[in-house]
Amino acid sequence: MSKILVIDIGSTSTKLALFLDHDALLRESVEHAPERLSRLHSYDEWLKFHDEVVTSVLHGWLKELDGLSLVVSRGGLTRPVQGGAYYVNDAMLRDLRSGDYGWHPCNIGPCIASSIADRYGTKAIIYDSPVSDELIQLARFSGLKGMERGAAFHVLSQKSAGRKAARELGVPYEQGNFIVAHLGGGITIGAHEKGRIIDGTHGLDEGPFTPQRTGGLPLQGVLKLCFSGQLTQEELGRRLFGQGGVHSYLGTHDIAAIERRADNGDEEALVVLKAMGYQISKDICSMAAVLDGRIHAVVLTGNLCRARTVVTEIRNRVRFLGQFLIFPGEDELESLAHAGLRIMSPGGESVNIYVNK
Ligand SMILES: Nc1ncnc2c1ncn2[C@@H]1O[C@H](COP(=O)(O)OP(=O)(O)OP(=O)(O)O)[C@@H](O)[C@H]1O
Ligand SMILES: CCCC(=O)O
Repeated sequence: MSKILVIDIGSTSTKLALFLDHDALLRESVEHAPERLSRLHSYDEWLKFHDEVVTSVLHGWLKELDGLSLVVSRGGLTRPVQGGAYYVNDAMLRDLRSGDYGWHPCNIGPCIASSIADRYGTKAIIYDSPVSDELIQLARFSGLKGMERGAAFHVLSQKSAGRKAARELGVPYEQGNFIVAHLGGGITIGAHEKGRIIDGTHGLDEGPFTPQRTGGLPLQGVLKLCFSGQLTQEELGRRLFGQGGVHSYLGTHDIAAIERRADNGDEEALVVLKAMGYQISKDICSMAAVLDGRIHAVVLTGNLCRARTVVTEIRNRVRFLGQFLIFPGEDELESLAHAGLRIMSPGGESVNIYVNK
């Protein structure tokens, strides 16, 4: 029997589970208060914060962790890689810590996974990294020579939702075309063609505004902000990626609370939620062009799918595209655990070695 610990550090939460083969024996999801996250600055501060969260959860699981076989973490922002499994090694940890390929709280997960694996005398891996790059050539053009577009998506969540939609429609995922939007603290929207994400909105650089991030912005405004002399690069990064989007308009990324405000007649709260749905809809429609209009379904997933106002706005605007499926929440923990199982099975999936550029 395989005992696999799974770690998924997202932008607003830390999720953990201990799997015995296919089944989750223990599971915990810890939501983080926006005010707490806004006090974290350096990689080490983020690491200390998440390490304490993970340690306190695992403290209650000590007996069950005995005989741990493998630790599987969601990957972080490294150089582009292929899909599938990679060992967490020093080269990967160096790139995640440096932030050379971008900063996201998921950069912390592999580091914590690696130290737990060391403690239990086993290995740590990541699977289907957010920077798994399957983009087609045309998708790589940004419009400025020397600045190439890249992949940074909720790959695990999007592919798992794409597979669920395919099952529901009776189409093999590897033969279908789907537009999949992961709606969470971050939002990414991918064009899935025959099992590959051939284009999509980059989680940090582009796309709709999210509970915490600005998404794409008017360029002239950004230029002015950069050279205003009022903000350091770190402060600007924080404003765009941690305190942007809904947070910048309403001072919080707690969307359930904002929906309650909207339900109680707060017009400002309502219009911000609708505007987020409006922007998501525009990017969903742009992926229809990527797929030449040949789509089996538009699929929504992630915890933000529980926001009725946002989902209604999207449904009304994109339903002309055809089938519209919603899978609230995400299956990232299951996807990681099942990948670990495939790797541990005799003659199973192989694990790649990450190397620096
Ligand atoms: N019941 C709910 N109603 C409305 N919104 C909700 C609900 N539950 C969670 N959310 C919102 O969903 C978002 C978090 O989604 P999710 O847990 O999928 O993201 P995450 O894993 O923290 O971040 P990411 O995966 O983007 O890095 C938050 O903005 C939260 O306010
Ligand atoms: C970087 C991919 C994940 C996210 O956008 O949150």
